[in-house]
Amino acid sequence: MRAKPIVALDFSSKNEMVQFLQSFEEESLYVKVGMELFYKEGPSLLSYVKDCGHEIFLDLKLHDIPNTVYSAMKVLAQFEVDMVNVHAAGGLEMMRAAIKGLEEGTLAGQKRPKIIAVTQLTSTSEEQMQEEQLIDKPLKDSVLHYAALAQQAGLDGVVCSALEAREIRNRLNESFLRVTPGIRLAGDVADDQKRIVGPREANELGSTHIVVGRSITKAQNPYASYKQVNLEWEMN
Ligand SMILES: O=C(O)c1cc(=O)[nH]c(=O)n1[C@@H]1O[C@H](COP(=O)(O)O)[C@@H](O)[C@H]1O
Repeated sequence: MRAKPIVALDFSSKNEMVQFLQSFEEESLYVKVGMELFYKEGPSLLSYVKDCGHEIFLDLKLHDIPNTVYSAMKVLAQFEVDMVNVHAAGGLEMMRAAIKGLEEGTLAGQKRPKIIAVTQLTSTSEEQMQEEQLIDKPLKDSVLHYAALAQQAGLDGVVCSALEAREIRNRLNESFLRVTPGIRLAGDVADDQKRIVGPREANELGSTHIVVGRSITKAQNPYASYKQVNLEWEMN
């Protein structure tokens, strides 16, 4: 069965988030809690979201020296979320340390959260990458390289744009997750995203998960937009 679209809860407070989730009382969602909400509200917010019956991707994008990431992951493991992430640019040793921390921190009888690595942010264009990161290659090569590194480290998958999903699936194994933000419904503005794709196209291109924020959260009718995303994502 196809994974539910992951709804990015990019709100500035718990109150705003609660208001948003009220329209989804009958649904069990897969949501993403990112830095803004987590830094504002802390871990208790995660318990609230779990008690509502939703799955959680805790998106804190760790990127630091291996020992710091190891220790931080040990703490994150105790929140019993479903997925966490790091930046692949932190390197092989850092990604291995992240898994070690996660495994050691996971409470007995609990499942270790999935762990994925951000390759090149979907807000990065090829020109930006080449000029600002001094990577003298096509963006796709950089994404594929990071994906291979993440797999070598033992991670469960990567965050990339749907535009790179098919090649990752072909080069690595089918079960390696391809979690793709930068999703927009037709007619929605790109905002700060550079590599954007529609839900149906993401499905055709081989995403295993899509992450959708503003196309749902800023819509006039977020519930209707969620249903539209779901419909398109589940086509084919
Ligand atoms: O790790 C992420 O979730 C992430 C990685 C990435 O490359 N691009 C990206 O947009 N995201 C997140 O996905 C969400 C996308 O939001 P929208 O652009 O509003 O749909 C945001 O919460 C971002 O933090």
